[in-house]
Amino acid sequence: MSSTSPITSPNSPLFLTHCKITLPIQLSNDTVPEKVVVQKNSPRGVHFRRAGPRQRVYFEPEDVKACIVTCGGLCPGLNTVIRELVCGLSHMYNVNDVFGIQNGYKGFYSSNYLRMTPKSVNDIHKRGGTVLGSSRGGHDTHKIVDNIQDRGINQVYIIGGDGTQKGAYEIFKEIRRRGLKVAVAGIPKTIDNDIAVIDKSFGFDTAVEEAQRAIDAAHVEASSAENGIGLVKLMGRYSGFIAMYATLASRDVDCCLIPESLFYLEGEGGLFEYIERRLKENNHMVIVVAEGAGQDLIAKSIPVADQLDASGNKLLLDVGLWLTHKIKDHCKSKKMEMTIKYIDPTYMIRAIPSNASDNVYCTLLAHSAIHGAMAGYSFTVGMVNGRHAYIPFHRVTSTRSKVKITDRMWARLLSSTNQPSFLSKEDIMEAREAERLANRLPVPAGSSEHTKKHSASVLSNGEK
Ligand SMILES: Nc1ncnc2c1ncn2[C@@H]1O[C@H](COP(=O)(O)OP(=O)(O)OP(=O)(O)O)[C@@H](O)[C@H]1O
Ligand SMILES: O=P(O)(O)OC[C@H]1O[C@](O)(CO)[C@@H](O)[C@@H]1O
Ligand SMILES: [Mg+2]
Repeated sequence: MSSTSPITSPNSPLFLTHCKITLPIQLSNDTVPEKVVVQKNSPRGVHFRRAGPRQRVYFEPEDVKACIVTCGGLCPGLNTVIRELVCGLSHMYNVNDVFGIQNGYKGFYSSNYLRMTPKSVNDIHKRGGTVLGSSRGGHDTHKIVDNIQDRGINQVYIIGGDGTQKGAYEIFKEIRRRGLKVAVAGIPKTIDNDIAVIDKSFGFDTAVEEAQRAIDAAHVEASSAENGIGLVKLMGRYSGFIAMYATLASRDVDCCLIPESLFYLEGEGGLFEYIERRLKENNHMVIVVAEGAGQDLIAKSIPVADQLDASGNKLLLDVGLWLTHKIKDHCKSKKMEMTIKYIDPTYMIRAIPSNASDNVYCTLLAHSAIHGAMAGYSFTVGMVNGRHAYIPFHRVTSTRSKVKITDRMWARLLSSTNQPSFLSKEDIMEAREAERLANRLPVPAGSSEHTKKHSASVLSNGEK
């Protein structure tokens, strides 16, 4: 355990002189609120510890033995985070014992650890994928912690999505149970952007940008044909953030379908009716569909048993292909001439290197993770309302972030595409009520629930 004395000056923040670099100290009682928009008189809500260098550093640099692992699907920016962890540990804290775990969690107990130096990672941020390799499945908490213990590792940096963070939490609990002095730092990664609490996961911006190329191609194909339809499938297993943001960014999209918003094909207000109208008005249209959308509809028309991947995630049926056939069949039945081009850029949008803004984000996340681990904390790091924070594992693993179809972002999308909402008034009320209950918000004044409650309390007061 060590502490370093700060150099202070009256008009500047505290500074800490670790090793080679002078770092402004983060005051340990600074917090970041989970919610910045709150209702009058509502509770103060959850606050997280603000990330940054600490005045007291728990580990002596020469005692640190760190390791880095990447798990789950690929995402732009993985190599940037790896690079900045290795370089940041060395340049900021003079830590030089850093190892890479190969091919995800199973690499802790089934592969050799790779020694990593600033020189060996110098150029990796220019490449997509992960130089360490990744995998699904293979999380064996006991075997992993046995290996951490046997090899004397005392800082574990774990980069991955919601499943990976659950795994990190299990490792942390086992480490705590054994009383080991090991810091576990989770760095959330997933282009689906479905990790709870944090503003955005790294690689998301890059993925949305790359998706534009597929949408542009779909638009060119569609607008160059008579009654042309361009259909683009984007990633998003449970959450349609990529599809929503790619649609909003493009402005060429006429309809965006996501898992959170159930849709239907036939009848009034259905997708087919909208397609017919749009083709009549504009002679072409572009549809963006998130891979997790419409799975209930496909299951009804193609009954197949659920299949799971090695991590237990449900394998999805190809909504893009299914929708292409359904639209073709419908137009044929209506004797409508049309051309449909289906573009599936799924792996192209996640296999590329991160763009400039994601590169900066990855660097800052890696630095925040290093400062927290050096201070002896275990956490998931992330940006919360624009500030980096150390978030307890259970906060990010207990729920998943989803597009709120009653919120203003989805309303903006609907107004931008002019597509049907596929929702009745009752559906909207139900979704709002579910959201209110989930967030334990008061019944809004003027709502029928509020009026009912209010008159009930007036009545009971009157009876007294
Ligand atoms: N509940 C859990 N407990 C322990 N380990 C888990 C759990 N869920 C998943 N894991 C492990 O985490 C790793 C990654 O999980 P998964 O394949 O679900 O990807 P992910 O981290 O969610 O990333 P993404 O969904 O963005 O691709 C796997 O090795 C898996 O075994
Ligand atoms: O084919 P893989 O590698 O299992 O990854 C596919 C999944 O990974 C993700 O990108 C992230 O969870 C999903 O959108 C997608 O369903
Ligand atoms: Mg996941």
